[in-house]
Amino acid sequence: MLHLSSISDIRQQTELLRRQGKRIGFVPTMGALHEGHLTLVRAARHQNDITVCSVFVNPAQFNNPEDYRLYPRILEKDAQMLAQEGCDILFSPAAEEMYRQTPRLHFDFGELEQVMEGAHRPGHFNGVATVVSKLFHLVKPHQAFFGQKDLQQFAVIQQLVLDLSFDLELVCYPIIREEDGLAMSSRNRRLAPEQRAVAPRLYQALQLLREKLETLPVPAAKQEAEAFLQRFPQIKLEYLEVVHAQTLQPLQEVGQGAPVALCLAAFLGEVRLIDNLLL
Ligand SMILES: Nc1ncnc2c1ncn2[C@@H]1O[C@H](COP(=O)(O)OP(=O)(O)OP(=O)(O)O)[C@@H](O)[C@H]1O
Ligand SMILES: CC(C)(CO)[C@@H](O)C(=O)[O-]
Ligand code: BAL
Repeated sequence: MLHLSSISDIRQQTELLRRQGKRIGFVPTMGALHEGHLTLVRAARHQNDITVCSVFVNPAQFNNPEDYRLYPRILEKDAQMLAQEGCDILFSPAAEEMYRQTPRLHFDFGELEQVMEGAHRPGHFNGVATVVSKLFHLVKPHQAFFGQKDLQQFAVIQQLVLDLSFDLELVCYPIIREEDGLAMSSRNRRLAPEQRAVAPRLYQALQLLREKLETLPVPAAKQEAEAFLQRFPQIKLEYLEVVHAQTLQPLQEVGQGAPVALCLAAFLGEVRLIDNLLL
């Protein structure tokens, strides 16, 4: 596996590969890789000639400096795992390389970014759109792979690709979970044992909400799921929403043919986790 960290090197490599007619599959990540990421890498490999994975903890998308400082960074282990999976190129630039000056781009994703992650993490999607645009320019992928765990991020990136006419296909993969149901996430590494023990309750709350929506109106079903989570004092729910799975706007009722997503964000101590369930 080729391990590159400079913009000029990745640009040169992908230009060469494109000239050779190779299809490039790309998996952007922030590292501390787990089975969720590796599933995306396998899918990229399966459908392309060359697989590129980036590992970059993007300062521009963190609204909380402590979250950025404490984000797990285990690049050598990541590189080993990627090599084992048959990834061809790892791109892991330093922040100073990616941002030779403070980024000044301003994106407007309208109502898509006014709810959930966008509402609770000011500037987050601007930072995501900035780095993903830069990465797409550098890697020049035919296909780019993302996880459903970041459902709103995927919707924002779909909008970005349309708005900037990126010539690539976006692929969204289902959420990979631990055996007890907890959605895999790099931030799970930061959970203390007692927080890890209670973390599967988040997915259970989404499952309960799904069940309650079969018989109750949205507000009453949400109340039941919120009451369930209140039984666990380590969990501080930030939001629990029933939304349209594409527009991400809150739904007052379900069962009208619209695709539905149940989404939540919660703190366990200082660690903020998200999860969702598509109906
Ligand atoms: N459990 C999972 N199943 C499927 N895809 C996932 C999963 N976790 C992350 N991904 C996807 O992997 C890509 C890289 O995500 P990222 O590196 O932020 O990992 P992460 O585990 O989501 O970390 P965190 O949520 O702690 O930031 C994203 O497209 C994300 O949606
Ligand atoms: C897409 C991404 C790699 C951009 O930094 C990040 O938001 C992520 O890991 O989901
Ligand atoms: N996986 C989403 C990246 C973030 O939380 O910043």
